Amino acid sequence: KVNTQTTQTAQVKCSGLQCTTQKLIAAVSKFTLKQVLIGVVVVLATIALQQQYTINQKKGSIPGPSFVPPFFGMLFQLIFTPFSFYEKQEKYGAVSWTSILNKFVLFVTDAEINRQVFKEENAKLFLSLGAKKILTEKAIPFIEGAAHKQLRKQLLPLFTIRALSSYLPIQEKIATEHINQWIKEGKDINARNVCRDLNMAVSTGVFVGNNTPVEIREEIAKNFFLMNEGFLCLPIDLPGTTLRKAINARVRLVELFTIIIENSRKRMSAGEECQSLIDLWVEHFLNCPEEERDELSNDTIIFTLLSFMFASQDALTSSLVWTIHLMANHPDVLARVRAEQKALRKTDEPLNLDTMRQANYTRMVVNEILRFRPPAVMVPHENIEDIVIGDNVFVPKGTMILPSIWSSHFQEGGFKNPQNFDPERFNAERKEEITCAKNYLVFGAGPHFCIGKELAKNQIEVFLTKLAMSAEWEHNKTPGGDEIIFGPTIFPKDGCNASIRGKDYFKC
Ligand code: HEM
Repeated sequence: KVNTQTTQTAQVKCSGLQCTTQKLIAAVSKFTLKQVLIGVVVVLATIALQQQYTINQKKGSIPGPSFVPPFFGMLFQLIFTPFSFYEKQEKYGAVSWTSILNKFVLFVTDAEINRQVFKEENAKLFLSLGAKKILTEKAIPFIEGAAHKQLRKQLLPLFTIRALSSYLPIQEKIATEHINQWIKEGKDINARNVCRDLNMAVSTGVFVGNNTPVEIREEIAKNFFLMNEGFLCLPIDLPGTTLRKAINARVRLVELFTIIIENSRKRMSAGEECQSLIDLWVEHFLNCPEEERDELSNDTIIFTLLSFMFASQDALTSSLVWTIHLMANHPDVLARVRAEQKALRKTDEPLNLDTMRQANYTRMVVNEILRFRPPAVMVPHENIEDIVIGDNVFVPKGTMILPSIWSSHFQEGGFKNPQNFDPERFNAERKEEITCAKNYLVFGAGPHFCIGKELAKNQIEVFLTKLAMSAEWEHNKTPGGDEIIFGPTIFPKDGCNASIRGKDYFKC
């Protein structure tokens, strides 16, 4: 009787979640531990069977693994042994299925079908849940349709020959300072660490200008790295979590960019010279006849800049690391880059787009680095409607599709001997950039095609040229260090350790 009274009092006092929890505890406490455990096993087994049933319905006749672990699916294989996961998946054919975190996933290896996915209107870029919370829906990868087209058009003046030429001195100056510093310190370098910092400094320099005080540029870098950590963490937004820290870092970046943009608006209105990508954008806006002018809000500039940083930082760092790695392991190729530079430039005069365009071999090497080690090996998409891809493969709405850039670059029947690092494939005779154009997917395809492609290639070329002509280096291999890992772009597992010394190759 007393027990009944207590329960009734508790029922009156508790409310909402608290009440439900109390009821649950009261209900469970009626059973023995053994009975509870059996209950849990039965519930989990039922969910697993239900998942298996749903997957069987969705996969139809699409080939794929004979067994996928319930709940997590192939998540751990994809994270910890990505390339063996890739190899297994490739063996199933052009389109195969798998499951990750109970999400039905299609893995596409065929270059043509990959292009089709990139171009498919009803398949949207699927970035991490954290990315959307951090960058917000105002970031360009999340914008679609007419608004997206309009924004892409607005961004074109930032990537013209004139614009790219104006970024070159910034790219060259900062890359040179960093390389000189590595040489001066005389210590072995970990390429992944030093290239990450070099690249951040170059990108910030290009976006906000060298005239922005160095402390502010360093604060941008610090907050960007905090923000970057949030992209791949658990999507839990609570005080102290990585995601919350990343969101706070974005808020700080918005404040910093607001000050820089206001400053740029004043300087450009006063007719001062452009010093950065922001200046160019503001100047173009001010020079546009009023009737053709799109609105240019601070928000548009800020969220585009955040997207640029997000899209470029890890990808470019990956390419610079592979530049150090591949050149150390292909001394014949590096020697030809040096010979070409010396023949073309005689002294270490500042680089310009004209001489860079004449440096055919150096550009071929850059293209081959990007083909052989594409930083983003796959770009996840999700279809918002039922679609059909490839040879009549039905893809139910809500499927995650993984177009594999890696597989397209190494596909049989595409590039010749794809497993060889061979810049000559892009020479005037072989022209694989034309004959195998459909396989070259490093910058994606379709409406979200990488807008920073030329800027990125210039950055890799400037880095390769400066490093090749001012230093020599050896790759200090470590056991297993060359294994490729996701981070989320690809890197050698040990980050590539190298011993570097200064050497002026213009004088050799
Ligand atoms: C080696 C360096 C880079 C690689 C490999 C790379 C690769 C890619 C890829 C694969 C995509 C998705 C394309 C698609 O869905 O079709 C993309 C999109 C994008 N990239 Fe890059 N990227 C690089 C550097 C840069 C740089 C330096 C910028 C700076 C401006 C940049 C800005 C963007 C933007 C803004 C998007 C999204 C475009 C949109 O949504 O319309 N990327 N990139």
